[in-house]
Amino acid sequence: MEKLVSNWYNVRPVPEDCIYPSEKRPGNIHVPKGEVIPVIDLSEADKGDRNRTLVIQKILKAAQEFGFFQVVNHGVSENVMDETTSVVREFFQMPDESKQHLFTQDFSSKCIYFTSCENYANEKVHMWRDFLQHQCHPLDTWRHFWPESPARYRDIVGACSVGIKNLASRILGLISEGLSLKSGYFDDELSSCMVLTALHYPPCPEPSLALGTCPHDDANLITFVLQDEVSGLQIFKDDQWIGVDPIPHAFVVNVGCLLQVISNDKLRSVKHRVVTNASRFRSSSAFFVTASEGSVIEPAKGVVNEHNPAVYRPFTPKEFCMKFFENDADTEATFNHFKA
Ligand SMILES: O=C(O)CCC(=O)C(=O)O
Ligand SMILES: [Fe+2]
Repeated sequence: MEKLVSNWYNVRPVPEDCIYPSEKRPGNIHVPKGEVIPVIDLSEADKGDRNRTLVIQKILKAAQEFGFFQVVNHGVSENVMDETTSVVREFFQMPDESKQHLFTQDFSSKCIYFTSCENYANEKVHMWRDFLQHQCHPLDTWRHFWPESPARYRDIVGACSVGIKNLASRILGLISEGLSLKSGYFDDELSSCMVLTALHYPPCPEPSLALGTCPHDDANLITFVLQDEVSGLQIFKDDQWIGVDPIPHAFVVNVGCLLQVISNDKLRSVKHRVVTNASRFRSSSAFFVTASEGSVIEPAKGVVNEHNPAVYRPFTPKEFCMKFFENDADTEATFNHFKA
């Protein structure tokens, strides 16, 4: 467990294997206050057809321009959100002895406590983060693999998972309406899986050299991030990094690669990263909603026509993930492989 960042993060200088090459380094971690990621009040969608249409337009515009938006008044209880953040934090703060049985490099495990990412053994530079990862939908199938302590972990993360899965169906429903797809398009196997990666980012003595999460796109359908009050998440837009400022009780929602494909490039998966900071721990819980391994992903028939031909050929999420991994998470190369 000595690999865990939590066990050595106070060292100086920063270890060589956590220093990114100059072109990938964050340098100045403070980004200019410029564009702001759209914040969408989801309760407006229940206030009549006109308001619902406006919300759909806002979601589509944000998903096209930023690949990201934040949602407030989304129906997931504030108490469940606060408790999830606090129980996740508690998990990472428990002594090693209580978590040792979950620490593994075997990525076929049902519950994984590890550091950096799956590619640890082969990656050139390690990320400044530890994480806990497990499936969370359907709850009854996966819950018994989750940590038993803190004692309230399963109840709280269970409640949060159910809330987010419902929220995901609602947002995907609005997106399918906005794209003129048939109602329920994303239900069933296109959104039947959900994985939680709970992330713990210890402070870093040299934030300009290391990264909490290196620049990447999400390879799933759509992601919901519950971040605490410490900033660090940034997206890359128009050649610059923009901060995703923490808003109390908001979820950050981002378009994954599969949703980009299904929308035939109308909605965009956007590169993002997490910078570290010198004094504070940051924690976030990323819920990755995605399609079942064997389902077929392709530009939806409803978005393709003679003026807008399919950009991608059909493939399975399993093929996509394998290619993504093979390409060292290079999204462009992976997308190119699946071009029609
Ligand atoms: O920590 C965060 O806020 C986001 C992490 C992330 O982008 C990811 O794990 O895919
Ligand atoms: Fe991500």
